[in-house]
Amino acid sequence: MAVMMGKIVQNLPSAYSCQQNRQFCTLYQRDRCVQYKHNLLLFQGRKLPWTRISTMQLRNVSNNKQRVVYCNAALSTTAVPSLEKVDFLKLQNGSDIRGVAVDGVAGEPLNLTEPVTQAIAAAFAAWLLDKKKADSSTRLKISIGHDSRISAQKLQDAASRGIASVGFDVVQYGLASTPAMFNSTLTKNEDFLCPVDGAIMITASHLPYNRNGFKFFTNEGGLGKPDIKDILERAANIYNGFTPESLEEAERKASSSITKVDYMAIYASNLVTAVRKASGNIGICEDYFFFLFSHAYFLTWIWITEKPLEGFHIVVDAGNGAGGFFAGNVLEPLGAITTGSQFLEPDGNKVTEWKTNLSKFLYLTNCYLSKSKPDQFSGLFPNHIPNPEDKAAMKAITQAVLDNKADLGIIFDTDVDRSAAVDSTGREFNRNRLIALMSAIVLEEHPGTTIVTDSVTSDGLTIFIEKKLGGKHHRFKRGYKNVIDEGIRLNSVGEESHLAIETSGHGALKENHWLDDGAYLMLLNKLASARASGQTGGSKVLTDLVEELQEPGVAVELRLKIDQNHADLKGGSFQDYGNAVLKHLTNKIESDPKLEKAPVNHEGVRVSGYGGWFLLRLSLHDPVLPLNIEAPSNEDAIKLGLAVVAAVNEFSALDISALTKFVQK
Ligand SMILES: O=P(O)(O)OC[C@H]1O[C@H](O)[C@H](O)[C@@H](O)[C@@H]1O
Repeated sequence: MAVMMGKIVQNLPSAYSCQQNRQFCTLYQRDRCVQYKHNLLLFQGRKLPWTRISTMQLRNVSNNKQRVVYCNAALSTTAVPSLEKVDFLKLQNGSDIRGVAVDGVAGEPLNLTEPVTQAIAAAFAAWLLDKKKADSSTRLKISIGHDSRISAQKLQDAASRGIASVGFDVVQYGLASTPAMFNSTLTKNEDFLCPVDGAIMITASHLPYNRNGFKFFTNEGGLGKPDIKDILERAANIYNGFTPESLEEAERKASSSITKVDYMAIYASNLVTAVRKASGNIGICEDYFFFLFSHAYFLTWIWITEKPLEGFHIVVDAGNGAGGFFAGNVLEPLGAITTGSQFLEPDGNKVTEWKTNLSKFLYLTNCYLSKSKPDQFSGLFPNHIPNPEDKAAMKAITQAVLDNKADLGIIFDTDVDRSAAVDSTGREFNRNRLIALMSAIVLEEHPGTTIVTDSVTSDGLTIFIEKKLGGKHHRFKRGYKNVIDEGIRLNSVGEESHLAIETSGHGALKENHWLDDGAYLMLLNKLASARASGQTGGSKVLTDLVEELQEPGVAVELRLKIDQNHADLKGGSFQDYGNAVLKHLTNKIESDPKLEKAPVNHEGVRVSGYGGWFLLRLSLHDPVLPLNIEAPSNEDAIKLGLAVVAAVNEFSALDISALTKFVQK
């Protein structure tokens, strides 16, 4: 496949510029590009003017080293290798599309090529046409953005050809965040060609550098699983109808259909406005009132609302993903100091070498002490995985907060739809603690509301939400889309829910259109409004909110793999096998007086006992049964683990080595 479809590029910068030259420089009409009419976010002190610089330029500024990567060469004008519908359906990953977009990793052949991408984007456009009940003479608009992955540019170009081939306009944003893409379907601003009818985010979140994928949005939110299946089926038909002529025609149409817009400028500026508003909470009439009666007060008020985070020191860790804008274009205009922020430069390259032997030594020592796998050797991002669930990532932002004596740290995943925070003492706000914090803030405003969470949340969280905060905890399934859809469903059947949030760091608020973007903005709002009401003490206002959350002594997640080729599956699917394991476990539990099955549970088997609990469930995507155990002590956790071992050890296709190791500790 690699030989047939790819070429080795020795120098990444030249590969990019070569692609850009071939496909765009001759095609773009400069006068079609919207200029930055509202350039409120200029160069911020020591920082690069993020909104005006491309991913590639930034990477070159930050790192001049040449790297060896394998790039998939375009096949725009030649016939494409035939693919079955099933090959397309394999690209579905829940409500996203994910695949391998960069060649060169053993055992991971390319399946997200440019022609495949072109077909998927064309299929999304056709799906949108049906959904909007428009006829093909209607010119709809689709925006495309991407994170920092090295395959982003070529996939953006291919997707643009696919959209243009259906007769739509394409609005390219370049480096962008997932929430911004959804937002572009809601923003009303003609100068920026908004709102668009649909949006595509090119991302594979925190997965290794060779992967990529797509998330799709309309003004109703992200597409669901059935829509993605429909799009992939359409894509298979479109792909198999490709001819050299149709590919050429798509390229020609793209030349007159693409406009480049700096949407991230308006998105960041909207975030700034939202925090200013939340901190002031005073309307126009009151402004006037204060002006009449106290000139000095009026000036003070303006100062507070323009820079509601003045004096706060907040460090951002973007993990070399797309979240670097947050420091210079959101926090700094709000008055925050962001020195010590790290990994803001978009860089989707894998680690090829350590900058110093000391950093290698420190990293390996840390992995050894925290018993975590040294991921940087498996081809991930240059500094740490951009993932708030990752131990090394959390360690990095914690260290940055402590080293800089900052008030708060915020860390994002690659496409900025997940986040976590760290307070000034180095205490992490992620997983259950992040949910507890958000719940406390939301319940202040909406007493009694239902908080929807994923299935792996702790018993302590339920007690906190229900007993301390007076809300209702609805523990649902894993998967951000499941959680958000459940929040929407509850409201539709008359149960008020204002927050849907996952331990992974995805969080959405009802008042923010259930946009998967709520979490970190709420933290800023809280800090800003505390400051406006005269409270001091940095992030203590946040820490105090979760003081009464009970936390387990031990919390582990073990992922038990199902060998799909094992004879014990008897030709069946891994899902059937996994369900058989869960059924057997249920039966075993029922006969154990020390264990009690959760009376209400929406996913897998959740069991209480020995002062703690465990949950065994099927992964949303992988042939894996993730097992979460939480208990007051290691001894109790081992007892829970042993109960699982006793029930599952006769399933020979299930790899329980991680669990046996855990119970032998
Ligand atoms: O079921 P798992 O394998 O643990 O994966 C579950 C996770 O999958 C993806 O990463 C989704 O974006 C998350 O929302 C979800 O929680």
